[in-house]
Amino acid sequence: MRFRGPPPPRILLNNVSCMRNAQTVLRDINVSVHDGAALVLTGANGSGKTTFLRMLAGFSRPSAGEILWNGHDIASPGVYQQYRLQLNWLSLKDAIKDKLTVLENVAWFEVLEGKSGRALPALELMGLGRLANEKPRMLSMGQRKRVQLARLLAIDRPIWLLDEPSVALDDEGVRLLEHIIAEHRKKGGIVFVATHLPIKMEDAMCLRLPPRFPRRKTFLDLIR
Ligand SMILES: Nc1ncnc2c1ncn2[C@@H]1O[C@H](COP(=O)(O)OP(=O)(O)OP(=O)(O)O)[C@@H](O)[C@H]1O
Repeated sequence: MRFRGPPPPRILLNNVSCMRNAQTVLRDINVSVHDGAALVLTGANGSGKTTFLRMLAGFSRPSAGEILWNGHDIASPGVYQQYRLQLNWLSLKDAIKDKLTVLENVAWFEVLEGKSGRALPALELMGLGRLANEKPRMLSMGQRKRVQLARLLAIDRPIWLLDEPSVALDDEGVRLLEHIIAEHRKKGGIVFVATHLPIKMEDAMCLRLPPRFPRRKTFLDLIR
């Protein structure tokens, strides 16, 4: 009689290191991520959080180790084509086009995905329904971030890579962010979040990246 073991992780980082500018930024990272899981990346400025997300997105290659998706190295050409269609990337650059309306700025991503009908409900959930037909110059910083979150919902891919998703959001915006992350995970979605600000996520794994250089005295130490 054969016993089934636990399912293999959806994403596995196996002794991964990453160099930037000829210097090692990330060293020997090992992480297993299953469906429905969340990994929160924290650490000082420059510790490598964005680098970690870029590597998961396939924009930077590990200098050592491997990143496996469903047991396959994401760097393999055939695998990467499929893997990248699983990813939804929210970065500090919002890629909002000034000439399009707020709604078109979400719907445009949806059309690229071959989907339709999700953009307006997503904007409404983010509290931007009444601004849907306005130009983005009408938007505040926090509202622009909400447009990015609406895109996550409209595109609806399983693996979310979120770089500082709560920056500029008010309290209600952060609660909405926490809500959509929780709902996404309930459906089996995976969430990676790089953040300096606390975001409530049940049973999230946390990886605190060490500072890259020995700490030097800063202006704050001098005035204390
Ligand atoms: N394009 C680049 N070329 C070379 N080195 C880079 C590049 N971008 C970032 N780095 C270096 O990689 C290191 C990690 O940067 P990264 O942006 O991943 O840090 P972070 O933890 O996201 O920082 P922050 O909290 O400030 O957003 C930094 O020391 C930075 O100088």
